[in-house]
Amino acid sequence: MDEELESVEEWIKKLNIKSTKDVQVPKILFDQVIGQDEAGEVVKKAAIQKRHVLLIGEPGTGKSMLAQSMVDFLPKEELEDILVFPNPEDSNRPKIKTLPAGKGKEVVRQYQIKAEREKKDRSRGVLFLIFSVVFLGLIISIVISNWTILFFAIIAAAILWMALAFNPAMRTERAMIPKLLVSHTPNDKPPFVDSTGAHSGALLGDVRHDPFQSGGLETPAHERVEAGNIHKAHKGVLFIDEINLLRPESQQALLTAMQEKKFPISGQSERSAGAMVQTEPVPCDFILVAAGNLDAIQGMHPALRSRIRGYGYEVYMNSVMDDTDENRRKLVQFIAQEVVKDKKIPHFDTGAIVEVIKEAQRRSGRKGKLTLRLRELGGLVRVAGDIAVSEKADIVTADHVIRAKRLSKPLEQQVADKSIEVKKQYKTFLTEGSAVGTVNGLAVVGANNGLSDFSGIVMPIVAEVTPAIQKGRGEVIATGKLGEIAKEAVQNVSAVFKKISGSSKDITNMDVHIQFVGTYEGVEGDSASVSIATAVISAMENIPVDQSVAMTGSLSVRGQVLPVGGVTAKVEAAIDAGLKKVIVPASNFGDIVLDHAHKDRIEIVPVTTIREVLENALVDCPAKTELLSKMGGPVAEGTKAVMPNKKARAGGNVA
Ligand SMILES: Nc1ncnc2c1ncn2[C@@H]1O[C@H](COP(=O)(O)OP(=O)(O)OP(=O)(O)O)[C@@H](O)[C@H]1O
Repeated sequence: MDEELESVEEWIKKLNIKSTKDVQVPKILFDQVIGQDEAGEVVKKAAIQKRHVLLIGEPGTGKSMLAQSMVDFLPKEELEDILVFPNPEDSNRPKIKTLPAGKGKEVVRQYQIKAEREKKDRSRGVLFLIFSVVFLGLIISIVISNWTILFFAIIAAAILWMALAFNPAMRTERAMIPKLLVSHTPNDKPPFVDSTGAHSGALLGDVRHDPFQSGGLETPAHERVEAGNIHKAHKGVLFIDEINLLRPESQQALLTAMQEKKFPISGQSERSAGAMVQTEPVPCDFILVAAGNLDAIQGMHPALRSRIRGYGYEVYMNSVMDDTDENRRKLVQFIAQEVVKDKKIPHFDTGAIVEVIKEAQRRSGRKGKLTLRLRELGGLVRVAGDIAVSEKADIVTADHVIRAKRLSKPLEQQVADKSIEVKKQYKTFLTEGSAVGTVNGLAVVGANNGLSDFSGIVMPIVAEVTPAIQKGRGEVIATGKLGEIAKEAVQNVSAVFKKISGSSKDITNMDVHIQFVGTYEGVEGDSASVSIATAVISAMENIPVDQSVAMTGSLSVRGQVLPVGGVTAKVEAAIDAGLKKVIVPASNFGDIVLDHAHKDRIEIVPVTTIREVLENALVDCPAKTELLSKMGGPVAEGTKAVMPNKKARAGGNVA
């Protein structure tokens, strides 16, 4: 951490609070969104101007919160109820009517009252007719003294009753009642409809199947019409996360709906009786807020994207914010919000707040930053709260948060822990002694699964140099399911070891084999290039590598060590594996924020060149001295300048 940055423990004292109970939670959702000031401004503007928005960013950074908060800024327009009526001329083309909010229910009620009245009148008429037939039969029977007439009259009355009661023509009053598709009360806020993951029927509306279809038992077409989310969002906001997962036809239909501001409802399943029905166009004047991560743009229908670009805004969400007083205060507000929202967990005391802020520093993965992956941080808050509840504590303390961090390890970390146990048991990697061509590399898992708190893992890399199969055409062969970037990294690293060993060895007559041991998940990225170079140089020069050392770092073709991601997780993995020293790129040194369980347990060596890596990783011997002197004498000037003092090296950057 930067010297000028105050420790969180010192900082919290100035805040003058005892717990998150003393923190005011803003009433408006918009003010609860933390760290997304630019996105917030754009979204507000879009709401006022009724523009569509594309929110791109990492998961759990507040996209849906921002979309939801837009309804508070939408211009006060009359909300509308939408009704669907039967069409006497064409029963498969129901009619659509809009009415001011609240009026829809009234109209339906009026139709229902009318239908009930008509039904009563009809029942009375039928009863009168039946009674008359029976009465007439009785009179005639008495007059002619023949009771058979009465018997026939009763039978005739029964047939008449059945014919009238079940005659579809007599049930028309029910069939005339309109259906309320979308309803509001006059004081309702504009609607916010989350249509994430909805299939096309739920998004665009549908007409249900009718098993009877005819013969008097069928349900009238208009009664089977169901509003889609685009219609429910009329005069409000329609939010679709992971928009790229929506089928292209649905995206096309969505685009039409946005252009026309109305969209007819028809049966979505071709084989259903609902497919015969199509309503008149149904109003759907909504603001679309589409969201997703960067990949979402690729999966978006180009015309839909262009519509948003042309009639709206595109925003990239922040995934970290600066570690400043103001932003720390916002995080305290966030914890208070999460506690209030959860309703079951107690408030956090200042010690617990400190731990959460430190975790936000750690998860940012960068020096002087705080993470904005707040859904995941909220998860930590809830787990800590649950631990406190299970222990009947009336406040969450630092101890609860520390235990929650251990409990809420991501799956990837749990798998990594298990695999380290196995690797250690079978000695897939060593933690002491020395070995030629063998390096403890470090990698992260989980980064591709959208997790912010990557999990580290020790990734042993071994190298062997053999005479070339084709003389004069030595090859570099790397195995371990390498991704594209990892393959390129191997090529780039070749330049470094060719240069270092080239003058003493005829590299064209050697095949260099590089193996990533036990990497069944595959290797992505170039953060192993420093480890590859060390393993190969050790193998070429026959100089053993200290096995208590782990390393990570990307390497330029000129031998400079460049920064990598997930450095905290990697250092933690080295500590958990029982290693003594970890070599990291100097530019990443400030990013390392170790938690309580890892504090002061390893020597962290920041480096800027491959020469320094070798200096720290290779076992002292005459061959090493010769190699280093060949590489350019003492440590370079720039390196000395960034090397932190001994104390920092031993403890790492502990928050
Ligand atoms: N910027 C933020 N400010 C405050 N709370 C946040 C923020 N971002 C996320 N959260 C918390 O995380 C929860 C989920 O956030 P939200 O659904 O808005 O994320 P998202 O970006 O839409 O994620 P996804 O793309 O995965 O759906 C919120 O309910 C809130 O508790």
